[in-house]
This record gives sequence, C-alpha cells and structure tokens, in this order.
Amino acid sequence: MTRLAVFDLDGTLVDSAPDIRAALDRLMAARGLPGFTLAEVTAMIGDGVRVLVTRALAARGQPFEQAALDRFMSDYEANAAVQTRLFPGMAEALEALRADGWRLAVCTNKPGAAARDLLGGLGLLDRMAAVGAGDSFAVRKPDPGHLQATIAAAGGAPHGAVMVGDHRNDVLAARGAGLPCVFVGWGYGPLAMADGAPVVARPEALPAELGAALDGFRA
Ligand SMILES: O=C(O)COP(=O)(O)O
Ligand SMILES: [Mg+2]
Repeated sequence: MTRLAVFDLDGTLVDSAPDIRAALDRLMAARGLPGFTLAEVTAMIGDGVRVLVTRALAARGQPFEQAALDRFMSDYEANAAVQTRLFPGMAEALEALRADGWRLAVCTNKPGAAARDLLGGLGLLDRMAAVGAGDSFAVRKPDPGHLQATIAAAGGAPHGAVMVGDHRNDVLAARGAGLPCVFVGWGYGPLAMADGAPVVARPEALPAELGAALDGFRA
C-alpha cells in the first residue's frame, strides 16, 4: 500500500526565510529602503513571490513594480540555497516515511525553478514523485486544484494522500480537495492557522501523525 505525503516547502521542509530575507533586503537596499527582521519576512511568506514582493514594498509605502519582482526573482534564484537547510530531523523523517511505504511529493507556492534547485541541492529532488510549484499550474494554494494537480502529476494516490503544511493556504487546499492535513509546529504560520488540523511538534513525529491523519480521515 503506497500512501502519498504531499509536503509544502517553505517553512515545512526547509527553513528558507534567511535567504528570502537576504534577497528582499538587497532589493530594498537598491531602492534606498530599510530591510526587514526575520519575523517580518516569515509573516510575508506563503502566498507566492509576487505577493511577497508586493507586501515588502507596501510595508515601505511603495506600490508594486514588475521591475522589483524581476530583480528579486533573479537574485533569489541565484542565492536560494546559501543559508537554506532542511529543518533538523527532516531528512531522517523523510527516510522513515519512505521505509513505511509513503511516496513523497512537494506542493509549494514557490516558483518551480527555485523549488527544484533547492530540492536538488538538498539531495531530495529525485525522492519526489512530483513537484507542483507556484507556476506549475493555472492555480495555486489555497486553490485545491494545485494540490489535486500535484497528486495527479505524482501518478495519483489510490491509497490516500495527506498534505503537510505550515500555512492557512495548505489547510484550505487540503480541505477543498477533501484530504487530511497535518500542520507543522516549526513553520512560519502561527498555530491559529491550523484551524483544527492536527499539529505535529517535531519531524520525528511525522510518520505516526501522517498515518493517524489518514486513518482518522477514513474512519
Ligand atoms: O513562496 C511562498 O510564498 C510560500 O511557499 P510554500 O508554499 O512552499 O510555503
Ligand atoms: Mg509554507
């Protein structure tokens, strides 16, 4: 029986906020504007890169500009893996899931090039049955179509799928797709975003929590 675990990327698998912050700060500095704290940046992450840059400019009283987004994208894509690491315990948790018969996929609002580079650099790209990124399909999280298209790209999930995320958008996408969701306690979204989804405290607990989420959903 192969079950499918669909992981969000930023704040769930990887701690990417320091590199996002660094690229954002270079963008702001180029415009003579002050940068942001890590906490300010994590609160801006979750709705894709366009919304991120829009929020950063708005926080400094500036309107959105395509040139700013283009600059941020090329800078970030070249520097996405400088400080970014898997969360501690995650590599072992993914191996434990695979040993338990789970297939793995990623459903992220991050652009595909940066997502694949990051996963490749961490040695995880070939572990993923699919990477559904923010620019892979016509829709993205919280639209459930993003999750459904990612599962289809992974070859389907006849024995069930669970979404693992750190943001309201992950919970909403899973709910809309009629799938269980597990919310990670180490991510960027405040716990209130779990909105009733079970919260997993540490990556080590993922195999047990994902199995329970799937069983509970079926019962
Ligand atoms: O790029 C973002 O804003 C968020 O990406 P995520 O969906 O992997 O959390
Ligand atoms: Mg996330």
